[in-house]
Amino acid sequence: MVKLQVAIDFLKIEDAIALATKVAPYIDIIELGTPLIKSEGLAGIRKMKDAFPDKLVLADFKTADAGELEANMAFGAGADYVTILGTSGDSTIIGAVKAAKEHGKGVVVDTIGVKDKVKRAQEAIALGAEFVELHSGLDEQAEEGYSIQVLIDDAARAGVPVSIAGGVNSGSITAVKQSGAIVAVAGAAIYGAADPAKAAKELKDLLNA
Ligand SMILES: O=C([C@H](O)CO)[C@H](O)[C@H](O)COP(=O)(O)O
Repeated sequence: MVKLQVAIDFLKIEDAIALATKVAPYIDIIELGTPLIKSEGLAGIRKMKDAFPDKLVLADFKTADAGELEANMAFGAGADYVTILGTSGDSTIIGAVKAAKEHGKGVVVDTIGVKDKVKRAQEAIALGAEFVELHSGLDEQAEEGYSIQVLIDDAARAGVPVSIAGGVNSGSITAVKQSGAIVAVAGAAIYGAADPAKAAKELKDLLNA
Protein backbone atom coordinates (compact mmCIF):
# COMPACT_ATOMS: atom_id res chain seq x y z
CA MET A 1 0.00 0.00 0.00
CA VAL A 2 1.39 3.41 -0.97
CA LYS A 3 1.67 5.68 2.08
CA LEU A 4 0.26 9.21 2.12
CA GLN A 5 2.48 11.92 3.64
CA VAL A 6 1.12 15.37 4.41
CA ALA A 7 3.75 18.12 4.09
CA ILE A 8 2.83 20.97 6.41
CA ASP A 9 4.37 24.27 5.37
CA PHE A 10 2.76 26.43 8.07
CA LEU A 11 4.81 28.55 10.47
CA LYS A 12 2.98 27.92 13.75
CA ILE A 13 2.95 24.47 15.36
CA GLU A 14 -0.56 25.05 16.72
CA ASP A 15 -1.83 25.52 13.16
CA ALA A 16 0.11 22.45 12.03
CA ILE A 17 -1.33 20.28 14.82
CA ALA A 18 -4.85 21.58 14.07
CA LEU A 19 -4.41 20.58 10.41
CA ALA A 20 -2.95 17.20 11.33
CA THR A 21 -5.91 16.58 13.65
CA LYS A 22 -8.32 17.08 10.73
CA VAL A 23 -6.46 14.85 8.27
CA ALA A 24 -4.90 12.21 10.54
CA PRO A 25 -7.39 9.42 9.68
CA TYR A 26 -6.12 9.46 6.08
CA ILE A 27 -2.42 10.12 6.67
CA ASP A 28 0.48 7.76 7.33
CA ILE A 29 3.35 10.25 7.67
CA ILE A 30 3.12 13.78 9.10
CA GLU A 31 5.87 16.02 7.70
CA LEU A 32 6.95 19.14 9.51
CA GLY A 33 8.07 21.26 6.54
CA THR A 34 11.41 23.07 6.59
CA PRO A 35 9.84 26.53 7.20
CA LEU A 36 7.84 25.13 10.15
CA ILE A 37 10.95 23.62 11.72
CA LYS A 38 12.91 26.85 11.21
CA SER A 39 10.06 28.71 12.88
CA GLU A 40 9.35 26.34 15.78
CA GLY A 41 12.58 24.38 16.23
CA LEU A 42 12.97 20.98 17.87
CA ALA A 43 10.16 21.78 20.32
CA GLY A 44 7.75 21.74 17.39
CA ILE A 45 8.78 18.20 16.47
CA ARG A 46 8.25 17.08 20.08
CA LYS A 47 4.81 18.70 20.21
CA MET A 48 3.73 17.00 16.98
CA LYS A 49 4.97 13.56 18.06
CA ASP A 50 3.31 13.94 21.46
CA ALA A 51 0.04 14.84 19.73
CA PHE A 52 0.31 11.90 17.28
CA PRO A 53 2.36 9.14 18.93
CA ASP A 54 0.94 6.51 16.56
CA LYS A 55 1.84 8.39 13.36
CA LEU A 56 5.21 8.51 11.64
CA VAL A 57 6.64 12.03 11.97
CA LEU A 58 9.10 13.33 9.37
CA ALA A 59 11.35 16.28 10.15
CA ASP A 60 12.16 17.97 6.84
CA PHE A 61 15.55 19.28 7.93
CA LYS A 62 17.09 19.20 4.41
CA THR A 63 20.43 18.74 6.13
CA ALA A 64 23.47 19.60 3.99
CA ASP A 65 26.27 18.97 6.52
CA ALA A 66 26.80 17.53 10.01
CA GLY A 67 24.52 14.64 9.10
CA GLU A 68 25.01 12.58 12.24
CA LEU A 69 24.63 15.56 14.58
CA GLU A 70 21.49 16.93 12.91
CA ALA A 71 19.87 13.51 12.54
CA ASN A 72 20.48 12.88 16.25
CA MET A 73 18.77 16.20 16.99
CA ALA A 74 15.70 15.24 14.95
CA PHE A 75 15.41 11.71 16.34
CA GLY A 76 16.02 12.94 19.88
CA ALA A 77 13.07 15.30 19.46
CA GLY A 78 10.78 12.45 18.41
CA ALA A 79 11.09 12.33 14.62
CA ASP A 80 10.79 8.96 12.90
CA TYR A 81 12.42 10.25 9.71
CA VAL A 82 14.81 13.07 8.90
CA THR A 83 15.63 14.41 5.45
CA ILE A 84 19.21 14.83 4.21
CA LEU A 85 19.95 16.62 0.95
CA GLY A 86 21.08 14.40 -1.91
CA THR A 87 23.41 17.21 -3.00
CA SER A 88 25.40 16.75 0.21
CA GLY A 89 28.43 14.50 0.33
CA ASP A 90 28.16 10.77 0.93
CA SER A 91 29.74 11.23 4.37
CA THR A 92 26.78 13.41 5.44
CA ILE A 93 24.31 10.69 4.45
CA ILE A 94 26.47 8.01 6.10
CA GLY A 95 26.56 10.00 9.35
CA ALA A 96 22.79 10.42 9.37
CA VAL A 97 22.27 6.72 8.67
CA LYS A 98 24.53 5.91 11.63
CA ALA A 99 22.32 8.05 13.87
CA ALA A 100 19.16 6.47 12.41
CA LYS A 101 20.42 2.96 13.16
CA GLU A 102 21.22 3.95 16.75
CA HIS A 103 17.67 5.31 17.22
CA GLY A 104 15.86 2.64 15.18
CA LYS A 105 14.63 5.39 12.81
CA GLY A 106 15.09 6.25 9.12
CA VAL A 107 16.85 8.65 6.76
CA VAL A 108 15.10 10.07 3.71
CA VAL A 109 17.38 11.59 1.08
CA ASP A 110 15.82 14.59 -0.69
CA THR A 111 16.81 15.07 -4.33
CA ILE A 112 15.85 18.75 -4.52
CA GLY A 113 18.45 20.38 -6.80
CA VAL A 114 19.98 17.06 -7.87
CA LYS A 115 20.44 16.84 -11.66
CA ASP A 116 20.48 13.05 -12.05
CA LYS A 117 17.89 12.06 -9.45
CA VAL A 118 17.78 8.39 -10.47
CA LYS A 119 21.53 7.88 -10.04
CA ARG A 120 21.63 9.75 -6.71
CA ALA A 121 18.60 7.81 -5.46
CA GLN A 122 20.36 4.53 -6.16
CA GLU A 123 23.52 5.78 -4.44
CA ALA A 124 21.58 7.02 -1.39
CA ILE A 125 19.84 3.67 -0.90
CA ALA A 126 23.20 1.92 -1.17
CA LEU A 127 24.44 4.26 1.59
CA GLY A 128 21.59 3.15 3.86
CA ALA A 129 18.75 5.64 3.31
CA GLU A 130 15.32 4.10 3.91
CA PHE A 131 13.84 5.82 0.89
CA VAL A 132 14.58 8.74 -1.40
CA GLU A 133 12.29 11.71 -1.97
CA LEU A 134 12.16 12.57 -5.67
CA HIS A 135 11.38 16.22 -5.06
CA SER A 136 10.80 19.45 -6.94
CA GLY A 137 10.46 22.22 -4.38
CA LEU A 138 7.99 25.08 -4.22
CA ASP A 139 10.25 27.45 -6.19
CA GLU A 140 10.89 24.96 -8.99
CA GLN A 141 7.16 24.23 -9.19
CA ALA A 142 6.55 27.95 -9.75
CA GLU A 143 8.87 27.98 -12.78
CA GLU A 144 7.26 28.06 -16.22
CA GLY A 145 6.72 24.65 -17.78
CA TYR A 146 7.07 22.67 -14.55
CA SER A 147 5.58 19.19 -14.69
CA ILE A 148 5.52 16.49 -12.02
CA GLN A 149 5.73 13.95 -14.84
CA VAL A 150 9.55 14.13 -14.73
CA LEU A 151 9.50 12.84 -11.15
CA ILE A 152 6.98 10.14 -12.04
CA ASP A 153 9.21 8.96 -14.89
CA ASP A 154 12.28 9.02 -12.60
CA ALA A 155 10.43 6.94 -9.99
CA ALA A 156 9.57 4.30 -12.57
CA ARG A 157 13.25 4.10 -13.61
CA ALA A 158 14.84 4.27 -10.16
CA GLY A 159 14.29 0.68 -9.05
CA VAL A 160 14.76 1.70 -5.39
CA PRO A 161 12.25 2.87 -2.73
CA VAL A 162 11.18 6.45 -3.46
CA SER A 163 8.58 9.03 -2.54
CA ILE A 164 7.40 11.78 -4.88
CA ALA A 165 6.93 15.40 -3.78
CA GLY A 166 6.29 18.41 -5.93
CA GLY A 167 2.70 19.15 -6.70
CA VAL A 168 1.05 15.83 -5.88
CA ASN A 169 -2.73 16.31 -6.12
CA SER A 170 -5.87 14.42 -7.06
CA GLY A 171 -4.99 14.73 -10.73
CA SER A 172 -1.51 13.24 -10.42
CA ILE A 173 -1.64 10.84 -7.48
CA THR A 174 -2.78 7.81 -9.50
CA ALA A 175 0.24 8.19 -11.80
CA VAL A 176 2.43 8.62 -8.69
CA LYS A 177 1.08 5.30 -7.39
CA GLN A 178 1.56 3.58 -10.76
CA SER A 179 5.19 4.76 -10.89
CA GLY A 180 6.06 2.39 -8.05
CA ALA A 181 6.66 5.13 -5.45
CA ILE A 182 6.12 3.88 -1.90
CA VAL A 183 5.05 7.29 -0.52
CA ALA A 184 3.05 10.14 -2.09
CA VAL A 185 3.77 13.53 -0.50
CA ALA A 186 1.05 16.18 -0.67
CA GLY A 187 1.37 19.65 0.78
CA ALA A 188 -0.69 22.44 -0.77
CA ALA A 189 -3.23 19.97 -2.16
CA ILE A 190 -4.20 19.25 1.47
CA TYR A 191 -3.35 22.31 3.59
CA GLY A 192 -4.51 24.70 0.85
CA ALA A 193 -7.85 22.97 0.33
CA ALA A 194 -11.10 24.49 1.56
CA ASP A 195 -11.79 21.18 3.33
CA PRO A 196 -8.42 19.52 4.14
CA ALA A 197 -10.00 16.34 5.54
CA LYS A 198 -12.03 15.85 2.36
CA ALA A 199 -8.94 16.49 0.23
CA ALA A 200 -6.83 14.04 2.24
CA LYS A 201 -9.56 11.39 2.07
CA GLU A 202 -9.83 11.79 -1.70
CA LEU A 203 -6.05 11.32 -2.07
CA LYS A 204 -6.08 8.29 0.23
CA ASP A 205 -9.02 6.76 -1.64
CA LEU A 206 -7.19 7.22 -4.95
CA LEU A 207 -4.11 5.49 -3.51
CA ASN A 208 -6.25 2.62 -2.25
CA ALA A 209 -8.26 2.27 -5.47
O1 LIG B 1 9.16 20.10 0.99
C1 LIG B 1 8.53 21.01 0.53
C2 LIG B 1 9.15 22.32 0.24
O2 LIG B 1 10.53 22.13 0.12
C3 LIG B 1 8.90 23.35 1.34
O3 LIG B 1 9.14 22.82 2.61
C4 LIG B 1 7.08 20.86 0.26
O4 LIG B 1 6.44 20.61 1.45
C5 LIG B 1 6.88 19.75 -0.76
O5 LIG B 1 7.31 20.23 -1.99
C6 LIG B 1 5.46 19.26 -0.88
O6 LIG B 1 4.58 20.33 -1.02
P1 LIG B 1 3.61 20.49 -2.30
O7 LIG B 1 4.49 20.63 -3.47
O8 LIG B 1 2.81 21.73 -1.96
O9 LIG B 1 2.74 19.27 -2.38
